[in-house]
Amino acid sequence: MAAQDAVREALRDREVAVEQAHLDRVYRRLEEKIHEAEFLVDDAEKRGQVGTPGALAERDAQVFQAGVHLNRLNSEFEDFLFGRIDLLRGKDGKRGPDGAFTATEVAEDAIAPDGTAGIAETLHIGRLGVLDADYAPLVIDWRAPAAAPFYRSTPKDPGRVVRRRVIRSRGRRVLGVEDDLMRPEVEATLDGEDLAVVGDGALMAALGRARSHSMRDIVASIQAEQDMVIRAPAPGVTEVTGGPGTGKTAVALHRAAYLLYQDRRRYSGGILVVSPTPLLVSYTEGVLPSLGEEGQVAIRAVGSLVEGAEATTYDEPQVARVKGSSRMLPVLRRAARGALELGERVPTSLRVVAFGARLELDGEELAAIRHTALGGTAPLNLMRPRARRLLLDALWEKSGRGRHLVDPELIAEARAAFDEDVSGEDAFTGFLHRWWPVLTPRGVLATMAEERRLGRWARRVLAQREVRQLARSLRRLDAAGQGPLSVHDVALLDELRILLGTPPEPVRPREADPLDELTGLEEVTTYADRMSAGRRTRAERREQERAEYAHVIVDEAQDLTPMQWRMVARRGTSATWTVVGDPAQSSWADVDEATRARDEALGARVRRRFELTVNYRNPAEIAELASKVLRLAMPGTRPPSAVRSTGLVPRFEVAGDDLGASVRECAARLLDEVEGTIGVVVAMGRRAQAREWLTGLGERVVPLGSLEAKGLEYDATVVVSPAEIADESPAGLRVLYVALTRATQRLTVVAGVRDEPDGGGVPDLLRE
Ligand SMILES: Nc1ncnc2c1ncn2[C@@H]1O[C@H](COP(=O)(O)OP(=O)(O)OP(=O)(O)O)[C@@H](O)[C@H]1O
Repeated sequence: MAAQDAVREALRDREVAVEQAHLDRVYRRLEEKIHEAEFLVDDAEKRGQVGTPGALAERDAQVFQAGVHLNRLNSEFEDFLFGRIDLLRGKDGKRGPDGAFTATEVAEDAIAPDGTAGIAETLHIGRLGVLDADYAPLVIDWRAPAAAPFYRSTPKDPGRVVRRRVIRSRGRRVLGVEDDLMRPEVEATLDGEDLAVVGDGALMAALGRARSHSMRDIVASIQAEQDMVIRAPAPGVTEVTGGPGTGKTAVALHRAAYLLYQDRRRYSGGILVVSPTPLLVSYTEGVLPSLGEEGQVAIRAVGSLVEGAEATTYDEPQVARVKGSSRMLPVLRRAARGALELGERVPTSLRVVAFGARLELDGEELAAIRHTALGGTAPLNLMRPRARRLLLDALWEKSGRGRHLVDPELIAEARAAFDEDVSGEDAFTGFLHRWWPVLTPRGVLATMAEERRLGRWARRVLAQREVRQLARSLRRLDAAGQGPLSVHDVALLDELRILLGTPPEPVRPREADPLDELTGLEEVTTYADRMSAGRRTRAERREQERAEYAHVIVDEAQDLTPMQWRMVARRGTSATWTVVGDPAQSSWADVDEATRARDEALGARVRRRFELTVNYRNPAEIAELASKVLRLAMPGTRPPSAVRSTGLVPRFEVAGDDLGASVRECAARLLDEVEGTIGVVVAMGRRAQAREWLTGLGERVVPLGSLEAKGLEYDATVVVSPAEIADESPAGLRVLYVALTRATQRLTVVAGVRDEPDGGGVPDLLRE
């Protein structure tokens, strides 16, 4: 046995040395490229901005490329090079732009009748493509077509791949290699030697690692079914479903990086990733920079999609259900119009002096004018000029000045002078300001906090009880609508923004940029801009100003309410879409209503559907427990199959009189049992309490409300009182399913009184 181990170790060391030699070559080449880039940047600085615009633009484009390269190369990638495939000879001898052979099928005579074959091509896969001085590929970018077999090849359908190798490195040092043999039946040789096979597969090694507070990229171990989604063609809608832990979020983010690689020009229009919570945003934010992509992808929580509105609170389930429903549409429409007539300061008559004569419009006349002005579909703030015009018409009529004139030119002149005279008067402008005020979304939302008024606006749409709850929830806001917003308020604000319209702002002149014409890339400005520290803030500002994106990715799409679908749809009216989700994890009660809203948002775009079927997060023991809840929550739904098992069955604890103490004890114990993070999931109503229970346990322990746990994962989780979580909302069982599927290693369930635990502490809901 020992001798066998020694042989294996020697083989491993030899193969690590082989990869180290390659990595050294890659770094030597990168250094050369860095020197070239530095030289270009230096040279450009010395020469300053002299030359014709055309020459400047050309030089700028070169320096830009060099600068981008430099930045990316200098940012230390932990595993710049992570993969390798050894391939049989293909059907034809054609090479693609990355220098690799393009054939996917094996040449008929590549394998000799006795089963032996020579490796015809070896490709190394990494985060960026690198060519050697003779344009031969040293590293293939993971997104390039030539890299696809690294992800797609399986023993069942190997293509040209004989051996797939994952290379683990840190900085410039290769630490290890893990091989998968795709064609075990072929006796392959490389440079006359047998092809070595090392380790027991890279995926398991990746899955077993401890979790931190941020997600890692999966670029070295993307699986074939995931790769199909990542590289799916862009047009229309790519819809992905899959159970917990199947990699939907990971795949969505890698797809963003792939789309940028594949068509940077198009997607420089921006990619928006909509995420359910700020926690999930910060958990996933690091993935794209680790793939060398940032700046063009905005990851936003659904409660932060409207500029200047950052949701900090959650509504109670029954209020959330009202606010998210499309029944809010007529209510908001009426509220927007109704808000025009609110307040003690709305004048009931208009008195002005025109050319020395006193003119007056009384309440009735004003009401009629308002009625006419409102007879259109334009946003309210944009109807203001029309209302002003109608007021002037009425005053002109009253003044009688046009009556004894016949010549149309004279009438027009007199009218223009009249309008100028009246509208210059403080009495008129002051009146207009109060009678047709510029409304803000927040201001209108705040007016809905008054129950009687809201009741009027919501007549025949909302029940009295719903009106009461909705009005009460909006009392967090002051009269101007300032105050803490809930996640669901934000979609209402966005709807009001459209109903009210933004009064036109003066147009800001845009900076002249010769490169815009040359490359069509908006982010490329002048050399000085690009290399200056101000570049990032400019990019950020531009991104904030962006109202529309070229591609929209919706994560946890099952949770979007109808009102949220409308809000997201506005940001991608001409975008292509990727929508990922799992109906079984939906925390939204009215599934049919949400489906209709989603169909409306996605419109007639072509849809491409994919399903992910393997759970990479939960060990089989945890997945099995969770599937009991799945059966209750969504009978008939097949859970994804867990890819590994740890032998650690979930633990059940019955809380004593002091629930907090029991939970704290469980969390403390887990601190010794796992290396990484511990999530403690409680019902939303217990969030504040949970924070107190866990104070002092350190950063590795995170208290979470059940809705906040969406999309996240921890080495270990404590799920506190399943019954409380399930009873908290109409979608409670699905929310519980989410809570039970967050752990990568260990799960402890703490049962409270409501859980009716059996002798083994197993809550009623989790028994067969
Ligand atoms: N091919 C892979 N190689 C290594 N790890 C993977 C792979 N696919 C997924 N994972 C890991 O599995 C975990 C779950 O992935 P992810 O969060 O993307 O799943 P999800 O489908 O979005 O889950 P949920 O629906 O529960 O939010 C993550 O830790 C991810 O890194």
